[in-house]
Amino acid sequence: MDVALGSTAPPQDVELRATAFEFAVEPTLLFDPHADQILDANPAACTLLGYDRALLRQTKVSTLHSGQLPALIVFTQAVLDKGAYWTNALTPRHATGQSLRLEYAGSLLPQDGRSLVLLTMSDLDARRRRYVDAAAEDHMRGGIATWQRVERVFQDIERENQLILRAAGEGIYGVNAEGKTTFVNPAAERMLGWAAEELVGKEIHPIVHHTHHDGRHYPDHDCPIYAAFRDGAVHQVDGEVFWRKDGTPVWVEYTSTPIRDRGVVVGAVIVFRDVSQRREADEKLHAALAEVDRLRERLELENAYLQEEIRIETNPRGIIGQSEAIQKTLRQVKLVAPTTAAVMITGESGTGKELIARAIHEASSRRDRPLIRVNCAAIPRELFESEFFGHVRGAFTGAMRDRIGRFELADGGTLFLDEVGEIPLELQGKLLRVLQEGNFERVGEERTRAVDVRAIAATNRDLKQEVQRGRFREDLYFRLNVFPVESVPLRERREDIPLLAQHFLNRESKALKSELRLSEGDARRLTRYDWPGNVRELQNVIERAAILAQNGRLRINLPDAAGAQPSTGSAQVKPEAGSAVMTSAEMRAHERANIVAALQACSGKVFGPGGAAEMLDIKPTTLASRIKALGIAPRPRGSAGLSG
Ligand SMILES: Nc1ncnc2c1ncn2[C@@H]1O[C@H](COP(=O)(O)OP(=O)(O)OP(=O)(O)O)[C@@H](O)[C@H]1O
Repeated sequence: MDVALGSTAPPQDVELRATAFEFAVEPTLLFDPHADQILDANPAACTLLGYDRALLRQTKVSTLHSGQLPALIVFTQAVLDKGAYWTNALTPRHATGQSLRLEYAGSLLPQDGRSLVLLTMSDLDARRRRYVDAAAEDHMRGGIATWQRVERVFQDIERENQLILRAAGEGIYGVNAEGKTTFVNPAAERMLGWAAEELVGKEIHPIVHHTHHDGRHYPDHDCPIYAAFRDGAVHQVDGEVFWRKDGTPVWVEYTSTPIRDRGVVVGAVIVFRDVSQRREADEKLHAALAEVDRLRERLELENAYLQEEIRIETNPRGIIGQSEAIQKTLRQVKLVAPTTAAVMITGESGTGKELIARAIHEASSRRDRPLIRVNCAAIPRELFESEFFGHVRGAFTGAMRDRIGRFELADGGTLFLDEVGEIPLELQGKLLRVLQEGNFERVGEERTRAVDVRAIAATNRDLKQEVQRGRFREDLYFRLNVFPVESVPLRERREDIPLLAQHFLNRESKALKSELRLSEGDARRLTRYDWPGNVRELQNVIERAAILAQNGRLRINLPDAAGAQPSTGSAQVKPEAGSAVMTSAEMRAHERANIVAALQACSGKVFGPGGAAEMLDIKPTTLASRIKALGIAPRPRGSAGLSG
C-alpha cells in the first residue's frame, strides 16, 4: 500500500495494517475528500469496480460517482462530521459503465493533518445472493434431516417386514423375474428343511418344485409361480407338493403374487402352508364317508329286504280264504287301496280287521312309509291327546322329554285307528280337525305341524248306534266311514275254516320242525264249530293242537261236544264239493308235484344258490329227505326233467 495508514504507529504495525488493507475481503477505498482524489484501492475494490489499481489511483471520487455529486458531498460531509457514516444512496460506475448497488461505510482517517476517508463498499447484490444461498443451504440442511427421517421410517418398515416375515406361520419366499430366490423366511426354512442361504440367489423351482407327487417331472414353464411373472396374475394352488431337503414331499397350498415396480413385474412372492394334516383328515373323512355310504346302502338294502319280508307277511295274499265274503273283501281292498279315502272296517273281534287294514296299506302308494296302529282301547283317557299328537317336555307332570305322537310317526303313511269307538268324545273334535286340515299341535306347544296321513279305522261296535246315543261324533263318523268294509265272521264263511286251519298248521309244522297233518275228521269238526273268537280263536286252537300232537296227530280241543274228542285221523270222508280240503294222499301228491316242479325249474339243482331248496324256502337236507321219502328220482342236471 502506497499510502501510509496511521503513520504514528511503529513501522511493523504500519506494515501489518497495510497488509490487512490489502487482504480485506470487503472492497475498500481510501480517498481525500478535499482533493476529490482516490488515494488507494485494495484488490477487492479493484475487482468490484472493474478498474486496475493504478487507474483507480488516478480517478477522482466524483468521476467514479458521476451525476451523484450532491449525494457524495452529503455522505463525505457526514463522515467528516460524525467520524463514521453509512449510505446506500451512492451507486458508483463499474468500468463497463454499469452502476453498482452498494452500501458505503465511511470512516474518518486523520493522516498527517489531513482528513481522509476510508470507504468500505458492500455489494448489495452479492450480499442478497449470499442471503439466498444461506437460506437455500438452511433449507437443504433441513431437507436432509427430513430425508434422514424418511429413511429411518423405511428402515423401521423394513425391520418390521423382516419381523413379520420371521414371525409368519406361513412359509414365504420371494423370486425375482429371473426366477432366482430373493429371500426365504424361517417358516419356509422349517417346512422345507433348506436354509435360506442355500436357496437365495438360486432358482428355487429345480430345488423344491421339480416333481409332481406322483413322480412326474414338473417343468418350470408349467409352474404357476413362474407364470405369475408372465401373466401378472395371482395364482392360488392347492394339492401340490414341495420337496424337502431330505427328499420327502410336503403337501402345500400356495399363492404366488406378482410384485410390480412402476407397472413392471419384477418378481413374485410365494406364501405357502403345509396342508398335509388337513389332507390326511380329508382323506380320513372321505374314507369315513365312503364307509357311511357303504353302510347306508347296506342298511337300505336290509331295510328293503325287511320291508319286503313284512309285505310277504301281510300282503293280500296273506288273507287266506276262498269264500265269497273274502273274495269281496279282496276286491274292496284292491278298489280302495290306491285312493286316499278313509276306510272303516267293521266286524267282530278276531275276524281279520287289522289284516285287511294292512292289506290296504300295502297295496297303496304309501307302502314305503309305515302303517302305525293305535289301539284306542288300550290308551288311558288322559293320555289320548299326547299319544295322538305328542307333547313337549314339561307339558304335564311326567312329561320328562319331548315325545312324538302317532300322527307324526304316520306322516306319509297310514294311521290305523283300531277300536276307534273307544276314543273319548272330547278328543274326537281334535281328531276330526287333523283329519280334515292335516294340522295339529303337540301338547304344550303352540307350533302347528302339518301331516299327511291316511286314516283306516276299525271297530267291533255298532258306531251308528254310538252316534245316536251321543257317544260318537257324527261328523267324525262320516269322515271315517267314507269307504266301509265289512270283515265277515268265520261262522258265515265256513268254507274258509279248513284252509285257514291248514295254513296255521303249516306254520306250526315249520316252527316245530315236525310233520303235522290235518285229518278230514279234524277239518269237519273245525268247520262245524261256530268260532265266536273267529280266526284268532281258530289260530289258537291249531297252535294248541300242534303242541299237544302225538306221533304227528293233532289233539284239537274245542269247547263244544263236536270238537271235544281228540282226532283219530282215521276218518276217510271225501271233501265236499267245492271244498278245498285234501286227503293226505292228495296232499302228498300235491307236495310231490310241487317239489318236482321246483327241481325242474332249477334244472335238478337241490343245494346252493338257484337250487330247489332255496326256491322252496326249506333246508336242503330236508328237501333231500323229502325227495327220498316221496320217491322222486333226480335226473342228472341239464336233462329234460325228473322221473317219478
Ligand atoms: N283271512 C285271514 N287269513 C289269515 N289269517 C287271518 C285271517 N283273518 C285273520 N287272520 C289272523 O287272525 C288273527 C286276528 O286277526 P286280526 O287281528 O286282524 O283281527 P281283528 O279283527 O283286527 O281283531 P281285533 O278286533 O280283536 O283287533 C291274526 O293273527 C290274523 O293274522
